[in-house]
Amino acid sequence: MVATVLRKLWESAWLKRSGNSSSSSNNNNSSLPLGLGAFESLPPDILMQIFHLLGPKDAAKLGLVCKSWRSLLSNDALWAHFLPHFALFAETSLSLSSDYIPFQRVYALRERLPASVIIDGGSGYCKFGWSKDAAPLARVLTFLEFGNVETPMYTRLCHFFGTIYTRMQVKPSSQPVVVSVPICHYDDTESARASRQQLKEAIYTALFHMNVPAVCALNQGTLALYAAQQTSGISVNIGFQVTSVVPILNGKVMRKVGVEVVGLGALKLTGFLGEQMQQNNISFDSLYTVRTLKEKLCYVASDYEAELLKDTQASFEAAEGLFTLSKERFQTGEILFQPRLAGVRAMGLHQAIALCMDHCYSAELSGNNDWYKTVVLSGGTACLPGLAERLEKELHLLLPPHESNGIRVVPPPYGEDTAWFGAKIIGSLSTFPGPWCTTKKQFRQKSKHNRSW
Ligand SMILES: Nc1ncnc2c1ncn2[C@@H]1O[C@H](COP(=O)(O)OP(=O)(O)OP(=O)(O)O)[C@@H](O)[C@H]1O
Repeated sequence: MVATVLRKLWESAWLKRSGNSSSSSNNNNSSLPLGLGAFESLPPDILMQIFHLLGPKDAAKLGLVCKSWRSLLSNDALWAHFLPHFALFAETSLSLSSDYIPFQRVYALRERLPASVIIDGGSGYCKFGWSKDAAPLARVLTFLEFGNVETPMYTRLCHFFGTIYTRMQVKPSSQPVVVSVPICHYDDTESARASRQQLKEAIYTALFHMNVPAVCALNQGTLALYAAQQTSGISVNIGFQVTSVVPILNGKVMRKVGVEVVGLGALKLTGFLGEQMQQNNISFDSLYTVRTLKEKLCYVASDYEAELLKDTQASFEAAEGLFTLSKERFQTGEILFQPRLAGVRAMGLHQAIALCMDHCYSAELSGNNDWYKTVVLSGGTACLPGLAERLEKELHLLLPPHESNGIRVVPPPYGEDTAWFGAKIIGSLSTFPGPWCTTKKQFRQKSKHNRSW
C-alpha cells in the first residue's frame, strides 16, 4: 500500500521532470530548475527510505531525475538491500577481481546475466537446472539414469552430461556450465592428487567435446559451504554411501589437515530402517516406501538413552498404506553416532568431526584459529531433524573448551540441494563466467603445455 502511494508520488515527479527536460531540450537550456515540487524539500534519509520501498527497477529510473538523486541512488547500501543475502555474500566474499564495482552496477550486471546450466552430479542423485531458478529443474537417480558404473569414466561422463542437456532441452554450446566435482580420492598423496586431476580433466574433456563454451568445476564440499555463505569451515556431506568431513579454508580444501571419511551414508540408513521394520514385523514391499518413511518420520534424538524411554509412535500414509513407527524413528539416525548398531565398524560422525577439528586446531593455518568452528551439513540425510543440535552437543562433550567454544553446526541451508545451490551462487555472480570458468581454448592450451613437459 505504502509502496503504491510512493510510486504514484514519484510518477508525478517523474512526469514533471520529463516535461521539464523536454522543454529544456526544446529551449536548449539544461540549467532549468527541475521542479520536483514537495520532493525537493525532503531530507536525503527520507528519500533513501522511499527508494528502498520503491524497489530496484523504479529506483534505477529515478537516477535520471536529477544529479542529487543520481548521487543518492549510487549508494552501495541501497543496492545491497536489493540484492538477495546469498548474492551479497557471493559478490563481496567470492569476487576474484580486486576492482571495486559499485553495487548498482553489480545489480545491473546480474540482471542482464544470461542463465547458465548448473549440475550437481551426486553419486546417488543428480540435480540439474538453471542458475536463475530457485531450485533444480530435476533430481534423478544417478545410476538409473546414467547406467552402469563399470563403464569407463570418460564414456560415462559423456552419457551423463549428454542426457542432462537432452533433458533440459538445451544446446550445450549456448551457455556456460557450473558443475560439482565429487569429494573423492581424499588423501594428500601423489596418487590421490593424480586421480583427482584425472577426474577433473575427464569432466572438462567430456563437456568441451560437447562444445560447452566455458566450464567451472568446483568441489562439492566447497559449494555446500558457499551455500551457507561461508568460505571457511568444515563441510560435512552425508552422501549416498559415505560421509565426508572436509576442512576448507578460504574456499580451498585443506588436504594436508586431512579429510575424514565415515563409511556410512543414505543407503545404509534406508537399509537399516528396512531391517528394523522387518524385525518388528512391519512389512513393506518396496525400499522406496522405507526411504519415504525415513524422510517423513525419522529424526535424531538429542539424548538417545532418554528417548528410548519415551512414547515416540507416529504414523505416515505412504503409497503402500499406513505405517506406524516408534523407536525406529530415532534409531535409524542414531547409527550416524553409533555405527555399531548397524554392524558397521567405523567411528561416529561426531568423533570424525572432532578429530578433524583437532587437526585444524593443531595445524595453525590461519591467524584466526577459529575458522574451523563453523560446521556446514549437506546431503539429504543431513536434513534429519535434530541432527545439527545433537552434533553440536556431542562436539562440546568431546572437545576441550578452547576448541569447542564458538562451535556452530549449520543444518543444510538448501536441504538436499545444498551443493547445487552453492553452484548456482557461482553461476549468478556479476563477474560470471569471466574468471570462474575455463574455456575450451584455455583448456586445450593447458593440456598441450602439460603434455610438452
Ligand atoms: N528429510 C530427509 N531425512 C532423511 N533423509 C533424507 C531426507 N531428504 C532426503 N533424504 C535422503 O537423502 C538421500 C539422497 O541424498 P543426496 O541427494 O544428498 O545424495 P547424493 O548427492 O547422491 O550423495 P553424494 O554426496 O554421495 O553424491 C536419499 O536417500 C534420501 O532419502
